[in-house]
Amino acid sequence: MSIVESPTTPDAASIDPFDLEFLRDPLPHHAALRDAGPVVRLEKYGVYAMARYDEVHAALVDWQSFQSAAGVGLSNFRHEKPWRPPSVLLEADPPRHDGPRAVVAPLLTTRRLRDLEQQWRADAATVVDAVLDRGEEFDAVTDLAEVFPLRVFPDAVGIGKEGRENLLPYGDFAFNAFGPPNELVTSAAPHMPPVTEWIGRQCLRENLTEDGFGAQIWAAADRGEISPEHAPMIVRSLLTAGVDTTVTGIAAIVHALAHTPGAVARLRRDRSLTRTAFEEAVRLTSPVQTFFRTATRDLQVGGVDIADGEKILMFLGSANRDPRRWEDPDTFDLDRDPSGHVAFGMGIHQCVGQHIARLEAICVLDALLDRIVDIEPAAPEQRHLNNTLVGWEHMPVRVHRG
Ligand code: HEM
Ligand SMILES: C=Cc1ccc(C(=O)O)cc1
Repeated sequence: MSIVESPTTPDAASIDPFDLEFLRDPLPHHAALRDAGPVVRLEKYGVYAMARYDEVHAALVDWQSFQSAAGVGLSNFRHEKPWRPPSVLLEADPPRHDGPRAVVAPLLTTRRLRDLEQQWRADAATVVDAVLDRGEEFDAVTDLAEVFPLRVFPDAVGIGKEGRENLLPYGDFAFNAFGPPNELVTSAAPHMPPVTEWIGRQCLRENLTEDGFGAQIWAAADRGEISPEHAPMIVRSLLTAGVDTTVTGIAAIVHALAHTPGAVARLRRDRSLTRTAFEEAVRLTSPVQTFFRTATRDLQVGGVDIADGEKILMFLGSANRDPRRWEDPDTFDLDRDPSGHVAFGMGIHQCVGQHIARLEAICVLDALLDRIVDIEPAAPEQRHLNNTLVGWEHMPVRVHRG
């Protein structure tokens, strides 16, 4: 069976989405992939790339044809051993996925987070005050975006106080591990055993406080809603997905405000826009840029044949800037309706922690809007490179207190 190649610009098929130069500045490569066709076969890895909104959205909502259980990274669990036991959420399809999802989703709804909101708003005020007390210039990443999630989220899960410095490196490695074993993986791997061991210990019932998300997951096991061996796995999911992503989520809204003159003033005049501002920020800078799926049967997408078992790379970040779906896609536009973006995925695996992410970002954003009248870049920013996530190492900004 010949694989009919989609009409592709000569360079699109040779794109390496895990090359450090690509990761440093993905936008031109996304445009080349989108323009090359609805599906492009990437020669280096022998996988299919979908960079347009329509194809990414269609794959996300069709878990029967595009499965997660063979892994959502480059590694194909049908033939390869995963680096860690597969997630019972992210790397599972129905029916295996159903129980864990039904347990964790109700814990993380906006209604359930209301009790957290008051505390998180106070924490955000404390963190922002401490930053601004040191002056009008600061690093939005190391002084703010990395500080707030680590202050509020581990306590919400209910893990111990010791060793929390392992959370960011663990998440960074896990997101790198969705890609090929490039230097981002091989340079970190030797340091991971004690980190992975620490993460595993935090998921055990005896190491969790009785009032956090972790304890509530174990209580669901006591009620027979999930098997006991799945309880620590679900806690592990929260610790893997819930930190590095929100750091970029917060950094993304600060970045958008600093690079959009008038945005702070607009939001100070109309606080009802803060939720839209966060959604638009993660549309523009999708913290999770890519995920794979595996074809469960011989498929044809956009005229391209994809055989059963083949890996498909969905470019979420590119789909969120596809001019076929978004007008003036590269602009942060508070008058846009960003709903439908795929920064949190779509369908049965859509981010179960999105309300946590949203609440964290809104708390920080409101604390800033209460205290500043403007923000601007203070020096060039520095990207953080990861096979799956976008983010920054440093983002120097200058604020005006009014
Ligand atoms: C800005 C922050 C975040 C972004 C951009 C993000 C993005 C995503 C995306 C794209 C997916 C879909 C994965 C797929 O379709 O294969 C997902 C799933 C998931 N996220 Fe998030 N996430 C964020 C924050 C969080 C937080 C704070 C938590 C934990 C409280 C979390 C926990 C999860 C879990 C457990 C899944 C798997 C859900 C399932 O497979 O049913 N995420 N996230
Ligand atoms: C969106 C990222 C993500 C990473 C890991 C997991 C998991 O370990 O279940 C879930 C979501």
